[in-house]
Amino acid sequence: MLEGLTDQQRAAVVADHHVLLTACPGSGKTRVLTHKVAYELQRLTGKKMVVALTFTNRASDEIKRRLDRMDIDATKLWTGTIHAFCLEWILTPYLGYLPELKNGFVIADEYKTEELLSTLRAAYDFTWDNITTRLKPDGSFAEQVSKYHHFLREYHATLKEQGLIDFDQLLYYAYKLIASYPKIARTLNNFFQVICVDEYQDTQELQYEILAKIITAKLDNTTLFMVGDQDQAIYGSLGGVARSLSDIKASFGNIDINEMKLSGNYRSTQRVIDYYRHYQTAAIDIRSMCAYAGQQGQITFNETVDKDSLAEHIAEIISERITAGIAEKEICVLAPQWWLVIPMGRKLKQLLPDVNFDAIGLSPLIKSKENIWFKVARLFLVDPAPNMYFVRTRWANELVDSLQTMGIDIFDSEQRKAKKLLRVFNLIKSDHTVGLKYLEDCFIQLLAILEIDIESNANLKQHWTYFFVGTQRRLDDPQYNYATDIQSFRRLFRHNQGVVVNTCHGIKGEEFHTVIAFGLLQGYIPNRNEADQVSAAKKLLYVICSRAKKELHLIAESGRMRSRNPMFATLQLASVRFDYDN
Ligand SMILES: Nc1ncnc2c1ncn2[C@@H]1O[C@H](COP(=O)(O)OP(=O)(O)OP(=O)(O)O)[C@@H](O)[C@H]1O
Repeated sequence: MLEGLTDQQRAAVVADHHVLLTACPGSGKTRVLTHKVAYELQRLTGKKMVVALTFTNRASDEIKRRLDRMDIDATKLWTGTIHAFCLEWILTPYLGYLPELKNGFVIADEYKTEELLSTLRAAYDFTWDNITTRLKPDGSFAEQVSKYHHFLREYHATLKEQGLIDFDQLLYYAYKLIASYPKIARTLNNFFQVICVDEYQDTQELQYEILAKIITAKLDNTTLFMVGDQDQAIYGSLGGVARSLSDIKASFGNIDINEMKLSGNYRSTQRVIDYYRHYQTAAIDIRSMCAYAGQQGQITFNETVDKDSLAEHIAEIISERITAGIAEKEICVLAPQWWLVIPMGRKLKQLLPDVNFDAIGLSPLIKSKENIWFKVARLFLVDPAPNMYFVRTRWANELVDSLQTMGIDIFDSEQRKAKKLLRVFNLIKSDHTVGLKYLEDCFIQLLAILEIDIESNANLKQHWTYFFVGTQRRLDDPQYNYATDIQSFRRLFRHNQGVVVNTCHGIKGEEFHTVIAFGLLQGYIPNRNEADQVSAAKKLLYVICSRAKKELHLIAESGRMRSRNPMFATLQLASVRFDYDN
């Protein structure tokens, strides 16, 4: 299992103390983290488990896929985002202790919170104001400008009225529980052999506090393994705090944490590295160790393409790269803001109908992966093909666990529940051709076979309403123009296939042969909320450019306006002197 790792990487994997592993992009931090998980899984004894906290759901899916490929039994692994962790391990099991939530709740996904916030913003005339919805450990607003507090109180009241909580409240309630009831932290500490944290530099204050409670509940029991890179801290505007080693030690009750390093880059050509080093905030030399280190590749910078012909321009680059033999999933189109990305994904799909896309916003299904009906839907929408066997088994296991946390124990106490459940899924058929009708029909059949009475489980019913009402609302929204047929629904779930179209935050930690980044404009990068504008711009450009293995196409399109003024390339990008290929 330790094969294919460098000495430095191997030392980190086998370390049996708390570790903070910091290193440059492409140096193998995620690879080390995956091997660490595999290594610890094989050493587990008793009922202990391994936890791997990732920044995105995509990243945790990738860890699971890599373990599948390494043929590692991952049943004792829990991996997901910190929000999902708090939900599953703290909020759901200890809900009874919180009078605010004990009657059940549904997590509002990003679409829903965005919808609520934009309606309220309009009512308050705050449409363009940057207001944070984060909460501090004591439950007060992290937002420092007091004129926004009334707005935030109304936002919380609206969520409450609809039986919802947002991601910030989820963290806060989890913290409140773990801080008020020490036995929760002790129980989790007993359960977990090691907690691995990817991208530690973007961890929020509340997240550090929650982890600290678990790690310090009983010393020398649960090991902390954090990996990241301070230069890639891009969540400042959303509360991420890239703490130094001494600050991290202090947050964890001054436990001993060893700092370990990796050197070399196994992802990019030296030319790509030399380019993105312009955006480093600490001058660290990075050497490419790839077999293709010396290749020229392509690095372009375009400031002239107009926003109205931008999609055609990007479609052309994609077609050329595919014709040159680059796999679709090795091409990534990204931008700093999700509202730039969603219409781009749609336009590219129209312009290149034969190309597969893995783009955010192409799916009308509610975005909350925590919604139990989302978990059911994906099992109905992905065919039981042999290459999907591991993935579907994992999904079925997750579903069994989620049902259990809702108090529903299927197939009594029998073993191999996931396998039995998959057999039930494979039996169910529907003739409906409209996607949402098809799902509803299948869900009803599933409930009948499993003998689950949805009317007697308020939480299950709440999730159902949220799933169908939310999805229908999006299907009805003319600005999206979603296809409603079942075949289109199925296409949305073709996992991990096609050209990726996403935000820079959504693909953190990933890598692609070709990266095409647009919207690199002053005003979008850096985000207005960032305290240190120069460093925030550099870090975002650093993250974007370091995703590329060989090709980088940077675009600061013309024709976009802000406050009636034309927008121009981000200053830190415009000021770089480089021998571009255009
Ligand atoms: N020892 C190694 N030998 C060969 N390839 C390696 C080695 N270590 C890492 N790689 C490869 O280098 C690439 C980058 O690794 P990885 O994604 O783990 O880097 P990272 O440090 O997490 O990067 P980032 O900070 O940008 O997320 C991957 O394709 C990985 O498989």
